[in-house]
Amino acid sequence: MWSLKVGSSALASSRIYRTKINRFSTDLVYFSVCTASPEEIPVIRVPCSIQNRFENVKQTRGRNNINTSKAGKLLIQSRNASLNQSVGYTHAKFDEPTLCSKGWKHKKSFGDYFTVNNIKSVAPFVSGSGQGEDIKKTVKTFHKLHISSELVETLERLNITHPTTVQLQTIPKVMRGHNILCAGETGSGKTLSYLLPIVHKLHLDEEIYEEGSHKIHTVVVVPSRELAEQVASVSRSLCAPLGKVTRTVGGGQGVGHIKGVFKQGIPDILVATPGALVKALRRRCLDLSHLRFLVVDEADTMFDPSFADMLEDILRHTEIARNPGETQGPARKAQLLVVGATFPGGVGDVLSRVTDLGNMVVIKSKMLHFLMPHVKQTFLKVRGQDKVLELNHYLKRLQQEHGASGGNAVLVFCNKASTVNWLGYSLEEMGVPHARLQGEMPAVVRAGIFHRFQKGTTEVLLCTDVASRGLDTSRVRLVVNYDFPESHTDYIHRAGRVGRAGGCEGGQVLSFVTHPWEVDLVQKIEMAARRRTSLPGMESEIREPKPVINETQELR
Ligand SMILES: Nc1ncnc2c1ncn2[C@@H]1O[C@H](COP(=O)(O)OP(=O)(O)OP(=O)(O)O)[C@@H](O)[C@H]1O
Repeated sequence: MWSLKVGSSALASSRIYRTKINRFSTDLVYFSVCTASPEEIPVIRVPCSIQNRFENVKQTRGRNNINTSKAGKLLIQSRNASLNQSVGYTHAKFDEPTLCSKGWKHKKSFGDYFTVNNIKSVAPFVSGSGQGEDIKKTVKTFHKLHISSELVETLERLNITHPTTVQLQTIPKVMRGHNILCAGETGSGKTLSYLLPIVHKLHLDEEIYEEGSHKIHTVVVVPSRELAEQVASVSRSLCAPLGKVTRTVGGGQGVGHIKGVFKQGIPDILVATPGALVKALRRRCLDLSHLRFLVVDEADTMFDPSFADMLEDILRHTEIARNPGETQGPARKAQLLVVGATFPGGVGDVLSRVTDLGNMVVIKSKMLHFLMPHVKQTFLKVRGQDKVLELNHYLKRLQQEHGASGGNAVLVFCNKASTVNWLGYSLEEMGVPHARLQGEMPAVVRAGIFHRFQKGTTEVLLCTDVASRGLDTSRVRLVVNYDFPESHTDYIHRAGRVGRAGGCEGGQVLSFVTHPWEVDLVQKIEMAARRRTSLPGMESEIREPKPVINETQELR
């Protein structure tokens, strides 16, 4: 191997040397060494093109040296087999994993794809799987959570026998009167985790507290009419055997409708969208002075700027307990339960104005903001004009694989209402039966579409993100991101329509990736999948609430 000693006597006498350096064992590279006079330190000039080549060679070699694929199941399966990654492979801290989506901003990458395989058959939030195992040993059934036997029987009729991990953690805390911030994965059964203890406590305390019986005791605020109907239907099934009444009020139906709902009598549990609830409060149809539970579901949407003012208005009408002690006795105040699968920043700021954040219990799932390990997720780089054909192809394949036996429900997400309409016309021409759901539809048209989809009247639903939050889609087998979601939060919520507790197994997500800005998001998702970390930009979004500093403390 040739070596070069800069400034050595061998070089000192020379004007220009051409020398051969064997930088890498096989690559021979020429470069020039120039000295003005024998005394001066020689300057070595390496052309940029050669420097770049060295770098490329170095990177390629580095990459090839790391064999991320071993025998056994693959976590990442790529079109380029050298980029596959086994389930058993763990990247070292400073390893830079090579991504399948690395070159996806280049037009030559159209047609490329990779899959993040499901490495578990059961969701982590089902008790007894992975992280829930320890808890399951001690608490197994709803009986052990001290839920009344009438409610447990109702659950058993619904085929729900074991609490999920989020239910195991949340129910006892709500029973004890704490204000709760509950962050659990999509589909982990958060609705029951707040409804069960609420209905139980309403039932139990009925005999003790008679006063204020004509006033509302529980309000659940959710961001959409469809979600309000869904939560109300779960509540009705729990309340019916106990003779309690649940009603809903949703936006877009006018004040007359809202007044009509309350003329029938004050329900025990009201499920409302924020707009309708604010209208009801302003028209004095409703009095929250005896409220015992205020639930804010789908917190990320509810604390979003579009709803934040309404939410603050609602919170101003409510006296929230500052600690569990204040939820007891005749002068009791309301318990606040904030629930979601993702949380935006600033939740703490809003809540600190109405309650003592130091006394609020934060329940956070271990796998929050991780890709779901029990759902197969495929990313396909595809030209915009080819997306319809690809979609048609996948729908047909699903039909062939599962036949007419049912359970082929597909949710297709678009970013805009206009895309939903346009795609609908295209699928119509291809003879694909489907339904459409988007926020620009009039309330009357929208009402019932999702419900019919849940019941199985339609197998394919084209929708915007209006269907991505909270809606229970247990029969959905495939989620298609026809347009790639605009944020990781949206990806988590859309993907969360499959792999739900009690839902059909083998759910999959297919995402079409077209534009360069989408590639950035995909690369971060792939990196998180390879490193097995949570999705970036979301880790800090749930902060432990800071204790409120009162004025005297502040002065000191
Ligand atoms: N303990 C349980 N065992 C079996 N199935 C359950 C259990 N708890 C809830 N489920 C079912 O799981 C499904 C999802 O529940 P739910 O809609 O409450 O999830 P979620 O956590 O609120 O989801 P999202 O984040 O999407 O709002 C529902 O069909 C519900 O009936």
